[in-house]
Amino acid sequence: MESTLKELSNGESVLDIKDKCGVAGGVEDMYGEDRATEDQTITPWTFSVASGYSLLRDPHYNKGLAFTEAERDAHYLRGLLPPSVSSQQLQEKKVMHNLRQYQVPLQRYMAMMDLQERNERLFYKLLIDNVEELLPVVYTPTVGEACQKYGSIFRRPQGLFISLKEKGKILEVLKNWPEKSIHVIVVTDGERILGLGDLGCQGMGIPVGKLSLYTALGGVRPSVCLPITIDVGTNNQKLLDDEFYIGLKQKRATGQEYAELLEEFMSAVKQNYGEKVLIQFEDFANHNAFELLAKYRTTHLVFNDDIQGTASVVLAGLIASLKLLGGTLADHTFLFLGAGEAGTGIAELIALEITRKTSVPLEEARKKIWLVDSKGLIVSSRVESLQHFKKPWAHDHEPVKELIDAVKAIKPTVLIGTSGVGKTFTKEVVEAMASLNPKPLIMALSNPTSQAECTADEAYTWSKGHAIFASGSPFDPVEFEGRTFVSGQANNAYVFPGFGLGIIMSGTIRVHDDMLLAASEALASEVTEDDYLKGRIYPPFTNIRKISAHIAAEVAAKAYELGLATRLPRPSDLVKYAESCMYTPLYRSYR
Ligand SMILES: O=C([O-])CC(=O)C(=O)O
Ligand SMILES: [Mg+2]
Repeated sequence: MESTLKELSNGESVLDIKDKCGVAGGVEDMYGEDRATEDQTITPWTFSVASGYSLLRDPHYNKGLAFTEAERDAHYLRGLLPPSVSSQQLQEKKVMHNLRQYQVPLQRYMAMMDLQERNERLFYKLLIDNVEELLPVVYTPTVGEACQKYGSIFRRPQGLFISLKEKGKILEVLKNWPEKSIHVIVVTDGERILGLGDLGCQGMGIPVGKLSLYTALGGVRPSVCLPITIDVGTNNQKLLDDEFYIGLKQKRATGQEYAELLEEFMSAVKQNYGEKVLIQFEDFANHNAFELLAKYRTTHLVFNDDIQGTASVVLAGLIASLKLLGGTLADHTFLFLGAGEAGTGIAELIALEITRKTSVPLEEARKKIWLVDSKGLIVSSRVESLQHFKKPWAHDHEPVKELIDAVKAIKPTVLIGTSGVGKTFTKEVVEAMASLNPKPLIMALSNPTSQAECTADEAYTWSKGHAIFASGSPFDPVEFEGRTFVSGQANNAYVFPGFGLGIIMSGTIRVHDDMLLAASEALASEVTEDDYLKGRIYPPFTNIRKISAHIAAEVAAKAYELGLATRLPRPSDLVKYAESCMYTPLYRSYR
């Protein structure tokens, strides 16, 4: 002891160190941890079994004041908590009360993230029981603002960051994650966060938010969910100039360098977690999104939420809307503003559904679907210069530059906004839709709310109450001429949680488009007469866990039918089985 205090292993004396840092370690600083200077190494000791103080700080197991008297005795918690014992219900009431005190949405977001990091089960209990209220907090629109300001509000890291610095070491990085068994990864490279553009490393809010919905809406256990952000730099100059930016301060790597990092990532994931881990691509820019999906869909269990998830949800709304509009999908004419991931993904799935329901070939089915991009209507004279994912939509027509002129020329029954650019469904556009159709179907899908093509209020007012409206981000009900209109939220959150659950519970090894159609049909069948009366073509989120179980069952059924499910024998009642697989956030008793 004497010698430890006086002379450290590197030969420096305590006095030397005192000179350097101005403090000594104090009494009982046995391992020299406190008196070590910055250039000396120490061992970060910890205990492997959570009990006492560390139990209170482990978000998976912490119950705060809800630890019972017996648990406080058995787990060394005496004195570490005040005497009061509270129920989970009372904790929920308190936290909801506190959250509602915050006027600023971002403060609610931060409070929710703190709760997730402090007491995971309470976080999910709140989210499940108050889904309509809290979805806009942990998800769109607030998550968008959170990503924009992620560096400034950063407290504790969530998820796994894989940057160019980790090239050649991605497998080791995966092993640093505390959970060994992973079933779903949501990964972004931050290049197209919602309709907000390139937010680089700060896109992490998206995988974190999406996976919290996997658990809350789809019942996938939080421990098997892994949020990942791949940081290859950012082209957002504002972030590069921001002293609080948390990512690599360099321009985006592209081409081979990008492809190699992603290849290493995809292989490492498969090597570490096996064949049956679902990888959800989220908010990649168009070119990478299509390329990655095409490249990995035959070798990995991958799903692009912005292309396929959005498509499945929108198709569900369209199928449901037929009850209000009459006819079949093939009787309608669709016009899109935006020909990126969501636009072309939805268009392709509509065409596929038409071919499955009629004898119309795919080429013919596509002809009822028109897309407008930043250069105007996509027509055959533009085909040479079009990106490959737009080419199938280049139909014969003279060039049209503006959306309003495209509406007048094409006379769509359905108008869908997927451009990521807000305020583009102008009064003139909505009025034109209303003059062409007794019930124009208008979907303003871009997120967050600031990027919505029009608001619910605008859609109902400008169409004089005739529009059927749905949007990607939520809008409050609208009063118009004595009637209350409740719009639906056409957001991929309706599908991916149940879709993922269906894949996981059946051990499915590849995603097939027919599973997306199955999910659409399942979701559409959940819309009730009451919803239709209010003008909505999506069910409320309040019943989402029941809906997710139903979607999971239909997706799994399709996977078994296609021979892609590996969990055998097939459970006879897939809905019951899905429900039995779902995580519930009630506290467990500790022995
Ligand atoms: O996150 C959302 O709300 C929907 C979505 O995938 C996107 O807009 O990219
Ligand atoms: Mg997205």
